[in-house]
Amino acid sequence: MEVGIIGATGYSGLELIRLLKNHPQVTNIMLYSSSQSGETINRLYPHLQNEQWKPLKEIDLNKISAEIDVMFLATPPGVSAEWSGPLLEAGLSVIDLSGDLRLTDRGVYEKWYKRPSAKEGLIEQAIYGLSEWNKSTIKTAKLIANPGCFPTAALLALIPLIQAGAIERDSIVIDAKSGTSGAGKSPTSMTHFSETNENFKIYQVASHKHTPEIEQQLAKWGAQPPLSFQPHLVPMVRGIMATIYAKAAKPLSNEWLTDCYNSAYENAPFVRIKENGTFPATKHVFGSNYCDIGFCYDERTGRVIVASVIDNLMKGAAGQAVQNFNLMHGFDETAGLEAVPMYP
Ligand SMILES: NC(=O)C1=CN([C@@H]2O[C@H](COP(=O)(O)OP(=O)(O)OC[C@H]3O[C@@H](n4cnc5c(N)ncnc54)[C@H](OP(=O)(O)O)[C@@H]3O)[C@@H](O)[C@H]2O)C=CC1
Ligand SMILES: CC(=O)N[C@@H](CCC(=O)OP(=O)(O)O)C(=O)O
Repeated sequence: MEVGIIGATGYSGLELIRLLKNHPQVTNIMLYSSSQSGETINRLYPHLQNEQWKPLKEIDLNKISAEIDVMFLATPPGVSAEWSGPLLEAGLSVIDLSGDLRLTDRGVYEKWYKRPSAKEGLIEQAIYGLSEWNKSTIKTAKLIANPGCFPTAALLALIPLIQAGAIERDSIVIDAKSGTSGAGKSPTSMTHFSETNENFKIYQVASHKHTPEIEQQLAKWGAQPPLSFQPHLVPMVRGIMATIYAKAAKPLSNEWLTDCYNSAYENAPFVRIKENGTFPATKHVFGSNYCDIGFCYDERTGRVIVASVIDNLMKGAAGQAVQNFNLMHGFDETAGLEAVPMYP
């Protein structure tokens, strides 16, 4: 299968290159750039030095449709709103890593992203690509809205509890931390070394765009918005931890929680449930497509505490995009994603 990446020179695009290069069913990868066509990716990024790459191509719809079958869009907000429609009309499947097509209500998108939403009709065609929970619709999809990094960590932890009626549906607090690669390759006053090293910051207080995405998805399982979602920036490059607190709807136990999570994810190759009251750390999933989940019922407060970790560039972006690519095309769900985490 021949695939393309728009945004190949960004952090998620580079991660897609790393994964698709080793994918058994991918025969050709075309790289497109809006700003550096003619350059070669291995000159821009020396870690790819030994690979043979054709020059980055300009984004020309007439040529693209003859070159590839599937396009990954690893681009900032606004790009897939513009390009997904024409790419679909040209007969390609599209996997969009941005947030452009995740929110079904255009007004909600415009409020939280502070920019015009994609055209009516396009969003309706997009399937939300949370691989573990939307498998049957992903399998027949032509257009995937790949979930955000924080929503992936939060939803995988929360859906089993909500589905089982285990928590008060209006009591959810998601306290999340991310490494700096979540902000992409362009340095800013928020992310540059002097600002992040030996520092720990709260940001976008009560206003992060992933809040409505998490609320929209959890509402499908019966949760009641609003919920509290709060991100923080920590001095590491990769990784997300979402620590989640919710009031139990009935007396629970750690054994009950273990059964609940194990049965929800018994057929999920990338979700690993922690045992015996142990908890995950971001290094347990570094460079891999795993989401590790640990939990505890705090009898004293009647709250459930869940910790969910992912690598933001993998399960939070490129890894889940490849998992969805596999599901869409009937490939083994783990194809190209078998690497175990790097440690330490
Ligand atoms: N980083 C992360 O952990 C995650 C990111 N995402 C989402 O994935 C998308 C990409 O993120 P990330 O890789 O971090 O971003 P980066 O900023 O690292 O890279 C984005 C790339 O998009 C390309 N681009 C910029 N403007 C345009 C344009 N107008 N038209 C076409 N291409 C353009 C650029 O490549 P060029 O100049 O060569 O065209 C650039 O390299 C974003 O929407 C992000 O929110 C989702 C989950 C996690
Ligand atoms: C550390 C950091 O800045 N992380 C980014 C991650 C969000 C992201 O990648 O957003 P979409 O996938 O929804 O576009 C942020 O908080 O905005």
